[in-house]
Amino acid sequence: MLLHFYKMNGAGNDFIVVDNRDLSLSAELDGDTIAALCDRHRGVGADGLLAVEPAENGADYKFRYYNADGGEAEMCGNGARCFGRFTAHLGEEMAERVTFETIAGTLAADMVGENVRIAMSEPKDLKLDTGVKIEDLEGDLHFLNTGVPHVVVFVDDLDETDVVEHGATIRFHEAFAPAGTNANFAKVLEPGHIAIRTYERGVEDETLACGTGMVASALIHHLLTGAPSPIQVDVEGGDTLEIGFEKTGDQTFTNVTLAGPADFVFEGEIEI
Ligand SMILES: N[C@@H](CCC[C@H](N)C(=O)O)C(=O)O
Repeated sequence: MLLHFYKMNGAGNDFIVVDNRDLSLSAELDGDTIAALCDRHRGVGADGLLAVEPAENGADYKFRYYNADGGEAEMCGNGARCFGRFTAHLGEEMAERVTFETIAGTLAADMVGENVRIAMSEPKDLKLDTGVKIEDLEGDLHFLNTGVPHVVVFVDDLDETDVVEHGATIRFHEAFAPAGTNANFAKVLEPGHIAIRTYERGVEDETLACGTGMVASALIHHLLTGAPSPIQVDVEGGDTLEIGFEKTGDQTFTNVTLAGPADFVFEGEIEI
């Protein structure tokens, strides 16, 4: 069959987007097909695939996200902004806000000029200093699930950090099995402003940006230094995104938001 798709990116994290509101694509979009579509040499090429499906519990849509390896993930922050921008255009008039069900909970996307701001689910499973040590990597490994699992390590020299080697070691470390984890390497530029690089589970490589990783890194930066909301995060793709939050306790958060770009690139058709 011929698949109609859209290509979008959020801060350089790139996605194939398909409209599956009538569920006619569900049988076709198996893990192997998604991995073939995301292949950068033989397919469209992307870090993941987003599918728009009908909501089941009262939101506007259901959000499905698949990593480049074809496996489904609970959430994707940059993908959520692209999903928000895409679905905002599906009605007769452009919507200012859309809501969607993800495995990590129901989220909202607000169109804010050029940017999309996501109201994220409440982070969970925080562990400051997990005690896990990685050879040749200085710095404590902190853990936070911001929809998907993340390790955050603060380093002195982000450019010199071997993100792929250390990232893969952390991603497959037995301490985070069986789900595994994404791995973020962060540097404080000034209080309230950090830069990060991320190794993504399911892509098994460094990506140009990771939204849930930015949120995890910003919240851990706050917990370690007291830097107030909002926190600015620079990513490898060259953008700076903004993370907002409110505290509900010493180590608990609510009203966590992620604001940044979500851009259409092209649309096309491909035989699957
Ligand atoms: N790029 C994403 C995260 C996508 C899911 C992740 N690779 C996982 O499997 O946990 C983001 O922007 O948050």
